[in-house]
Amino acid sequence: KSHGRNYPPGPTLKQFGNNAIPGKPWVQYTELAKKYGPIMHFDSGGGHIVVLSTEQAANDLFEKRSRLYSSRSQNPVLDLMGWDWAITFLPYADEWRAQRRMIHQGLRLEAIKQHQPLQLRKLQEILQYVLDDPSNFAQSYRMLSASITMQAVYGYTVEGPDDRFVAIAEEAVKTLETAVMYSGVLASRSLHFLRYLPAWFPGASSRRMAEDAAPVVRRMADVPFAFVKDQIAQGKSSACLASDLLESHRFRQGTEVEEALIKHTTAAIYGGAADTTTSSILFFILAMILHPHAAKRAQAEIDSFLRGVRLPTFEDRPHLPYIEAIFREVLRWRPAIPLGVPHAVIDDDVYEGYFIPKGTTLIGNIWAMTRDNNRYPDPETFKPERYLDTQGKFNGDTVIHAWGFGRRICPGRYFADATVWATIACSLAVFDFAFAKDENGQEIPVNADDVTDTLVV
Ligand code: HEM
Repeated sequence: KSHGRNYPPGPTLKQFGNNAIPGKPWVQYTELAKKYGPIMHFDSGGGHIVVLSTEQAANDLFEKRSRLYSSRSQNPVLDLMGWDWAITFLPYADEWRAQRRMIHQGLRLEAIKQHQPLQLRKLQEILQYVLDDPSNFAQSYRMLSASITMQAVYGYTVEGPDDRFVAIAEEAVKTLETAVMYSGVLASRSLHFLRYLPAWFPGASSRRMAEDAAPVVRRMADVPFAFVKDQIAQGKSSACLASDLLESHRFRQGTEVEEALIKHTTAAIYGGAADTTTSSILFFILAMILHPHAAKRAQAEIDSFLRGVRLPTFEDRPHLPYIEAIFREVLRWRPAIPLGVPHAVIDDDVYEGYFIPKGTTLIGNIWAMTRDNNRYPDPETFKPERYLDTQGKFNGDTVIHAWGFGRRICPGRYFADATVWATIACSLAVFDFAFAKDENGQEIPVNADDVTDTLVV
């Protein structure tokens, strides 16, 4: 109890500070939840934080009370950087709703088939890059999400690893790391525990750094959008989400406000898609290197079904249960954003007898949910078989915590699902995975725990 308010249990800031060691906050929160329970509270000094560690608690609040729990905390650093237009950081209000609707138009389940030929075509190009230069595999796979997204959203064909548009977008996305460092609202993977505390007002140097980022962030939205408009003006526009939105009925008037909305929505899609998809693909490769028996079993499944005649396609998906299981296990074993993107509650609330004040930042600890021992026995082990029934068929467990929660659940999830699945299936069909060797022919070891900090992002 604090000031007569029955907040959920949790450490005091002092205890927190003493225990904080540089590391992975998602692991630390998961450990703390064993002591304090699935609804854990602490006062960061700048605001209340509640960490939800079970699917039940996340469902109860983010799904069942979504009217209250779908906002985002204010972040002055992100605002200074000029990220205040991006859907991911918008409060639960009209601007967010309008952007969400547009993304839904292009990326909802029923619309997703139209992107499949593009996804497979780009994937084949990338597999060729990997084949030509296996030592550069990470960079090639990194290009995959960028080139699929740029094509689908802007009708723009990425030229290669040094592509200008990709460089602009990547430079902007990088500024988010600075934002995390100085405020902590985002859940990035490699940053220090205490940086997750909410915004303290930035001092002079961080303010300057944030302001320097603003033109970079603006370019990310402006440059590719200008390209689409130019293509349309020249009568050369290829089908893409931006041109669909520009031409669609509701936006024909072409007012500045409507255009800005489309520009911002399309830019945010790139931001949401790039690192998350790439991380998941690189974690898949890590899993295959560490678990060659799983790779062998997957390859046997593909060979016996396709007989080496062609690459897998989306129509084959129901016939490849072990690939399905690998896909799901990768997203469980290494969810790309282990603490999701924190939600904020817009009014005072009481849950399980605990008081949750208006404005509280709520972190859905995806890492903890994917480590639920009852649901996923031996959770740290990469074990695709957990998604199969006794006959070796997919067991129908479609829950993927990695997408986040409620009305904020990742709107790109069907798109990401298709890209990551196809990459897994096609890569297994054509490659073997092994440890890299040093100059003496010795395998270079990979640490599956450290990799969260070093492999990606
Ligand atoms: C494996 C890949 C991906 C993962 C694991 C992932 C995960 C997430 C998570 C955890 C959130 C926050 C959900 C919440 O607030 O509870 C999110 C939001 C978002 N994602 Fe994804 N994502 C992935 C790929 C994509 C792709 C491919 C796109 C676009 C094509 C995308 C677009 C977005 C957007 C726009 C948001 C913000 C939604 C909002 O705030 O309302 N994501 N994603």
